[in-house]
Amino acid sequence: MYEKITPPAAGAKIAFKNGEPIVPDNPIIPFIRGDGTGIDIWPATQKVLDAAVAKAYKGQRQISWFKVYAGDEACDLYGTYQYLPQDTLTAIEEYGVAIKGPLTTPVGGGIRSLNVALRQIFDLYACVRPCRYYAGTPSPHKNPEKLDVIVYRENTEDIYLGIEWRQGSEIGDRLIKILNEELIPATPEHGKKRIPLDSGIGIKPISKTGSQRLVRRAIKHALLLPKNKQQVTLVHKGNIMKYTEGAFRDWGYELATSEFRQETVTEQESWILSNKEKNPNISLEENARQIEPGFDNLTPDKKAQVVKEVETVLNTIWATHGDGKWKEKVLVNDRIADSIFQQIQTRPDEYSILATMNLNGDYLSDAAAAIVGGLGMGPGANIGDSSAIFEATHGTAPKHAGLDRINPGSVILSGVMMLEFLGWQEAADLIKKGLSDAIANSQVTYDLARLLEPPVEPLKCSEFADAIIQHFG
Ligand SMILES: NC(=O)C1=CN([C@@H]2O[C@H](COP(=O)(O)OP(=O)(O)OC[C@H]3O[C@@H](n4cnc5c(N)ncnc54)[C@H](OP(=O)(O)O)[C@@H]3O)[C@@H](O)[C@H]2O)C=CC1
Ligand SMILES: O=C(O)CCC(=O)C(=O)O
Ligand SMILES: [Mg+2]
Repeated sequence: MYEKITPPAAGAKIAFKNGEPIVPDNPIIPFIRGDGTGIDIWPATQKVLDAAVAKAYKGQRQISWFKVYAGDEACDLYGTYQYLPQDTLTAIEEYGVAIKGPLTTPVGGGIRSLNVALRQIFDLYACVRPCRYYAGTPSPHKNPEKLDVIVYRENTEDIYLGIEWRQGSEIGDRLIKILNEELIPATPEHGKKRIPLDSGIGIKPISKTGSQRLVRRAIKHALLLPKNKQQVTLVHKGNIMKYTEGAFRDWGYELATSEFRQETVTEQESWILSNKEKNPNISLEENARQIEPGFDNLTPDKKAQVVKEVETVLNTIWATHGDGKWKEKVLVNDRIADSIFQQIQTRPDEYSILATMNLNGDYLSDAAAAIVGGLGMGPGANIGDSSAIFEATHGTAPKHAGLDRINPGSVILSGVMMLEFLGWQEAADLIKKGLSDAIANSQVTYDLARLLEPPVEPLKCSEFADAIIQHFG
């Protein structure tokens, strides 16, 4: 079955039923060490995970690690250009849950991203990246503890589908010609716009199915959070990209108000309900005026439409959501992407789950990680209905590779997410405690040490792992 690797003799497979993992006490878990700093981070992570599982379950549970290959290490073993061997895909398919270090992607030409390929091959459509603050972590932000968000990033489509043509390529030029001469002129709203002839071309598909399955998972997650964090914000640039990013927003609201009608309230609905609660005799028109800026300047048709929306909301959900009941529901709102970047800095505590398309989520998860201490503190999970791969938000940080200095925190915390996904909460909690206490004790790697005042002598990557284990208690 495998060409160059052998699964561990002991251990059993994790199965999936209705999207949930069924976990034996000795699961076999494939891991990819990763390129660049993967060489430092992975051994540190494995040591911490094993120590936590051993302490929490005293031999009743343990992970059987299965080393699989991708990136540079795979080429060394399998040969030139064998960046993602079939063995690796077979192992992840068979064992369901895997964890990985970062993998290099060249800019401009060369191979396409192996990280993205894994997400697409296994249809890991939700990239879940929590950004929360651990006490004592130095941050460029004044109140980093106020940020506690989870970026829920659509992980399979958008420009990451990689459908693009180089400037000057035969197909690219043909496409531009067809667009300029046939398709754009046939769409009156485009007027005299034309694509410059020396353009590269990329395609940005955003599907209803892809958007809604991501938002569905985000809402289900929100329902498990404490009441004050039960909120999903749809992040988009729909003012500019109306039929892709704007559609993502509309499909998100559509899903929330159909599949989760009893559990959710949209921000606009909350305003309408609250207007009526404050003034039970408020007219539909006055209610519409209060929720729609510039209502009085709208055309009669548009005014009638807003009034109709108010009427529909009151008719359909007043009984179930009115009289303050909406405050117990998951709040679904939306924010334009550029605005959310400043909102997470200026009003961090007003946000919880940020549901995004692929590119926006990529940017936003690095930015949010920076607020709570940097990329060394940014874990993540790629989740599908029949498999999951855990990995940090950051990349291979090549300038730090092999120096035993990089912060392993984000891959260790990705391991914590994996343990929680397996239902091994006791082991996950030990690591969170160990990491919190090490940081609070100023036992940190270079990235955090340089921000601390007064500065402290940094720990090595491997020493930080040891410090976490010592602080298990
Ligand atoms: N999922 C994946 O595997 C990903 C892979 N990549 C790939 O990684 C390669 C390098 O990308 P690059 O743009 O340099 O981005 P990286 O995320 O690899 O690194 C950028 C900077 O972030 C900081 N950083 C990264 N990781 C850590 C960490 N563990 N602890 C502390 N600080 C950290 C370092 O900053 P400083 O030097 O200031 O301390 C580093 O120089 C590219 O090929 C890219 O495609 C990128 C993202 C994700
Ligand atoms: O695959 C890559 O090289 C980059 C991916 C990335 O930036 C991410 O997933 O956040
Ligand atoms: Mg990224």
